[in-house]
Amino acid sequence: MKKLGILTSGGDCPGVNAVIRGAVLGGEVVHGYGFVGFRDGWRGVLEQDVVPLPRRSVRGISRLGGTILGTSRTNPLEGGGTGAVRESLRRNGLMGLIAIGGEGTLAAAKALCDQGVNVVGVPKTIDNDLGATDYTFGFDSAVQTATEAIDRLRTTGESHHRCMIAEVMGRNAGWIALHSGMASGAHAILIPEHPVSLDQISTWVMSARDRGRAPLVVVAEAFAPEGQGTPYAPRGLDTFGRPRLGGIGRLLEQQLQETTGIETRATVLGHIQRGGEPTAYDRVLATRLGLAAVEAAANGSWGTMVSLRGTDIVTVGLELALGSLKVVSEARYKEAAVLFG
Ligand SMILES: Nc1ncnc2c1ncn2[C@@H]1O[C@H](COP(=O)(O)OP(=O)(O)OP(=O)(O)O)[C@@H](O)[C@H]1O
Ligand SMILES: O=P(O)(O)OC[C@H]1O[C@](O)(CO)[C@@H](O)[C@@H]1O
Ligand SMILES: [Mg+2]
Repeated sequence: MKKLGILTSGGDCPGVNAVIRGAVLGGEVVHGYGFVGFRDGWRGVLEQDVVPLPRRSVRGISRLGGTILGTSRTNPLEGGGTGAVRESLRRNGLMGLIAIGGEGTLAAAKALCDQGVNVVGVPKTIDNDLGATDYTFGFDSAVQTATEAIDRLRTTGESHHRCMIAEVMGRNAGWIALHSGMASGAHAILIPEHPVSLDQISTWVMSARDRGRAPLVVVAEAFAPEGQGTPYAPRGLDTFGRPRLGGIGRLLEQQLQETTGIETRATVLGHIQRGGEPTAYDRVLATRLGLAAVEAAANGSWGTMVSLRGTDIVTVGLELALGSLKVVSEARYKEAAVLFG
């Protein structure tokens, strides 16, 4: 029986389990393939920490948050590198790997492919910032969670006549802020792609208050006010040397309260946006990506990634996904900005 390995790497996100189920069911039903899962991403591949993935093991998992396989940020090019990955595939009798991850995982997958290891990628991130795919699964779930939270901030804000600030995730892209802010009718949406001054934000807040509204501001974690340059990251670096974003909401809380005189409260939504059940949209998208990843493997299309183009699932070279971050365009920002203030 032909066999494939599956791993999930980098930060988790709602919908990962639906990809796993789609791949296992599609592989078995269409091709008669068997599957194994590697625990905790590339660590499981390097250390041959393997679990069998028969059809019964994926029963009912599409609605579950997180990943049943666990995840890590282990670099497969270190600690044994390509040789250890090859040996792991050989020992387990695998024709190749399906790697579910973000840009780091897919960069590692590309490097391995360049050295002759068979990998197909599935793009994953709540941030929706990967190139070569219209949407990533997990994004819709994160936006839904953020929107529900912001709706709640709005009712308490209105009762107390306060300005409420919701800080959302997204790394260097403003997608979650743009969509959750638009969905919840925010009076200002602040994203890293479009710096604005504190004066401008205060004007929007006061204009909303003057119309009798409780002002609502949605800010992306990497937003930096005009002229400030780098995002606010007072919590230092993560284990890979990247700034740990988060905290701009609280900074704006103080500043806006001072400039507008309106009592202001900030809430940082944090990892709540990444946890929990995927939305129906994400379950469908993730399942289709899982099915398509198996088809790519069956066709021998190694070194590719499955992606959403319009309403179709297509296969693109991994290098296309890694070229550049997909950020919010000026046109999308301007469209939303009509509603500010
Ligand atoms: N350019 C690269 N080349 C090879 N390996 C990489 C590269 N970038 C990251 N990696 C490895 O892949 C792992 C996963 O990357 P990362 O931590 O960025 O998660 P991700 O898959 O991008 O998901 P996310 O960033 O959305 O949480 C990293 O911990 C690192 O070991
Ligand atoms: O889980 P960690 O390592 O704190 O990472 C948080 C980051 O990961 C993401 O949730 C997904 O990339 C970002 O939105 C956020 O900046
Ligand atoms: Mg990453």
